[in-house]
Amino acid sequence: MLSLLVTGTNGRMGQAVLTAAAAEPEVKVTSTHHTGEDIDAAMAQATCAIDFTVHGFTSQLIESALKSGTHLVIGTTGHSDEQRAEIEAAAKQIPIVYAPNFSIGVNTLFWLTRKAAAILTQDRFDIEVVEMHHRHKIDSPSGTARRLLEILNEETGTSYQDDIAHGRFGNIGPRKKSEIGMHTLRGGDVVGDHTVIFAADGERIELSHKASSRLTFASGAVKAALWLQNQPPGLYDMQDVLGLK
Ligand SMILES: NC(=O)C1=CN([C@@H]2O[C@H](COP(=O)(O)OP(=O)(O)OC[C@H]3O[C@@H](n4cnc5c(N)ncnc54)[C@H](OP(=O)(O)O)[C@@H]3O)[C@@H](O)[C@H]2O)C=CC1
Ligand SMILES: O=C(O)C1=N[C@H](C(=O)O)C[C@H](O)C1
Repeated sequence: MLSLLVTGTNGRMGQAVLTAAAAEPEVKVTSTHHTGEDIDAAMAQATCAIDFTVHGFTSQLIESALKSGTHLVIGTTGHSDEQRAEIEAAAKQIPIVYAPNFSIGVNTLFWLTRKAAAILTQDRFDIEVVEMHHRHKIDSPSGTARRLLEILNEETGTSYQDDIAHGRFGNIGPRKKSEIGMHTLRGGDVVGDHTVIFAADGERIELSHKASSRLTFASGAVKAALWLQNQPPGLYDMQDVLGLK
């Protein structure tokens, strides 16, 4: 039986994780954590913590997990480079799954995007990424879109800092060949849509994923927590959990 700490249980994802954990006979939620509470006692009761909160809480989460050796599944997005480095450093001591998206569909989209980018080279195909989420989302681009861009950067030899065009406005001139466009839409109750567009003269390919339930992400996170039980310290993502690498 895996004992689980779930953080942010008043939130959209925290609620979904409680539902997903209740459906898994091998998992028991032994503690929860809410904004402003001390986390150490809750952490000490759990073999693994699942966190979908805010990026500003991640340092505290890690500090506490290192004290008790608790495994971490981090789904929170919007981290700075410094915060990402903290996660990487902690993974030298405890096993961590850190993933911007826990759905099987999106992780397949990651795989397909890499393959498509390798085939549809940037000298012929212009690449654009579009994401849409509900009106409450606080980070942009989404963690999933950022990962898609990183995959595209890796496959096309471009850089996240220098080659991503975040939206376009005004007399910007023609599109640069090395540019990858990133467009963020926000509105209503959209759970999470991501599309990668490869556009050439005379043809266009669009790879799209649309999530319609947060349980998709939550069930993936619980699966990741179970998978972590048998892993040594290290930094893993959902493609490791799903065997997609
Ligand atoms: N990786 C993935 O597959 C997915 C990732 N996400 C990410 O998960 C995160 C949460 O999304 P969502 O559930 O929609 O957000 P919500 O705003 O609905 O919930 C966030 C929760 O975080 C907790 N929280 C807020 N501030 C703090 C703080 N300072 N310290 C501790 N806890 C805090 C609160 O929980 P409480 O009220 O209980 O204190 C709050 O309810 C986002 O970063 C989002 O991008 C979302 C979906 C899928
Ligand atoms: O905030 C959300 O809701 C979501 N966030 C994740 C992200 O930033 O990629 C994943 C999902 O699309 C929903």
